[in-house]
Amino acid sequence: MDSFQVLFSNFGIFDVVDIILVAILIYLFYSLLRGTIAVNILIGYLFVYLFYLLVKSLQMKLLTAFLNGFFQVGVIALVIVFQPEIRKFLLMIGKNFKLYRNQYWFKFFVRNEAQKEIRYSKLRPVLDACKSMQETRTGALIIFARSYEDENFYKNGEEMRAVISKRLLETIFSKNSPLHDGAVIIAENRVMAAGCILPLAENHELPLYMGLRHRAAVGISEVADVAALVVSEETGNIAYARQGKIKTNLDMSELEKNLRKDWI
Ligand SMILES: Nc1ncnc2c1ncn2[C@@H]1O[C@H](COP(=O)(O)OP(=O)(O)OP(=O)(O)O)[C@@H](O)[C@H]1O
Repeated sequence: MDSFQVLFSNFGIFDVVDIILVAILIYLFYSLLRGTIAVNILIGYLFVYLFYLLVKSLQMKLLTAFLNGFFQVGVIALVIVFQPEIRKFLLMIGKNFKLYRNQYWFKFFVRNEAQKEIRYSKLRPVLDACKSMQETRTGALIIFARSYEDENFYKNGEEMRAVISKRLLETIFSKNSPLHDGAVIIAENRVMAAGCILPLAENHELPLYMGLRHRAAVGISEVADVAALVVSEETGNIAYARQGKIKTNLDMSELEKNLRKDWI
């Protein structure tokens, strides 16, 4: 009982906060890894760590030194292996920061209202193009990014830097166009590129009916701070992916609402 009291005599409110924060961090990281192959790597790593603790407690010096070296390099290896998850994790923190964006003081200090007006004017032709492609069952995948230069995930298509227009988008995605396969990237108020091949989603919980176009939309939204819009060639339905989550069957006003919230 005495040792119990000694142990908890220095235990203060900050220790409680400390434990809660670590628990939240572990939970958030776990929810990012859940359902991905990275979980297997983490479990393997934990087993090796338990083995390390065992040989250390048995005072097996050579093996302890060997495993110690492995863990020192292992931290760097883990950062490399979990690079996409760490990126997603930081994006998630950024997303929560985004909650403050609608508050008056944030807009006053951080957001440029003039830029917002320009972006809003660029949204109209995209929405009109989506409506028309929905009617004609033309498959489309459009990515809305804040910046084109900072990302490498989609810089593999045909660079265009063209003014956004309904007819341009319809032309790109029309079946006879050489650029209709892949995604269009809209950034910096321009159609920056077309025919881009995107990373596919790692999320195994996506319904089976979702093909590659939808998986590419979810995939890019998992790894980059973008919104992805899909017009289904099969059904004409509109889907919208953001931060690894996809909303399906949106009507035009819901699509506009989402884009205004995330992109403008
Ligand atoms: N990695 C990728 N990046 C960008 N676009 C892709 C990628 N993979 C496939 N696509 C696009 O998706 C098209 C194939 O779509 P698929 O039919 O598999 O998807 P879907 O999700 O079922 O969509 P739809 O409802 O339109 O058929 C390809 O022709 C290509 O344009």
